[in-house]
Amino acid sequence: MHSSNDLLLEARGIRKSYHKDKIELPILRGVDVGFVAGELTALVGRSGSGKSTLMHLLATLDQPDSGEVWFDGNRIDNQSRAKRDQYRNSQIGIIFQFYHLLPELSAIENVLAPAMIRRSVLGYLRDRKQLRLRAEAMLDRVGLLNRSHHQPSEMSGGEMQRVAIARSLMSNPKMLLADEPTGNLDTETGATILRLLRELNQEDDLTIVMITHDDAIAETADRCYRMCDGLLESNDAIVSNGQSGIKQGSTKLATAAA
Ligand SMILES: Nc1ncnc2c1ncn2[C@@H]1O[C@H](COP(=O)(O)OP(=O)(O)OP(=O)(O)O)[C@@H](O)[C@H]1O
Repeated sequence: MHSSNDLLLEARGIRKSYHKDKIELPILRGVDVGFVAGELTALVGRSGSGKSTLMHLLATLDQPDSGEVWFDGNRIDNQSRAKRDQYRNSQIGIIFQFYHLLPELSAIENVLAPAMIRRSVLGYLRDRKQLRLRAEAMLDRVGLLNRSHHQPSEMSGGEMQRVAIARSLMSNPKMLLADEPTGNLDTETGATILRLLRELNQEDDLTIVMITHDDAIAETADRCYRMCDGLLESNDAIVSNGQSGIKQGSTKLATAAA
């Protein structure tokens, strides 16, 4: 069990600008946010407001201009590249709107690919039986074991997203970062993916942060943050699986530090 103060991932005072033609474009202007272990949190905000930028920083795919990222009690943004890679490869799973599957590989090969890349050839050969069993188990977890040998072109969008989810689970991560996981799917298929994410959250104790454009989806989250003008506002009215009202014991985690 987790308490509401049990933050698995935290961003403190995050600032990030992009530069174009010597002009500075401030995107994140001092974001403070904490993600509670065991919760499914939605991140909403208009297009271009910086949601993906924040997620990239949380995943250490990019570095903030200033501010800190903490995971499970350790500061991670200032670690060496190797340490950040290790964090990304072992503690978190990432899924994207457009799945990012390799088109020439089958479902099971896609699930295995990151584990193969991370190992030396010898290491892969040594572990391959175990890895394959794990990949099969993950495909089974998302209900797609019978599609193991299908290529992405032979699968629907929802099936491709499930393969991407299976791939993200390979390293047994504590947390899943999902950037518009239903953004490319029809409502019904999107609902199936959401149910799967909720199942992983509740049954496998996976903490989830999910970017979405869809307020109806955000309302199903335990907690919702809205990105606005480079800052994050918490919306404590949208909590607890769509039941409106202030969640018992919830703390306002996002502060707007300009
Ligand atoms: N590499 C880059 N160089 C310059 N500007 C960038 C770069 N990446 C993103 N931006 C700009 O930063 C802003 C925030 O982008 P970001 O993708 O984080 O927004 P978002 O809220 O996720 O949008 P969407 O909901 O449309 O995906 C946008 O205005 C975008 O054009």
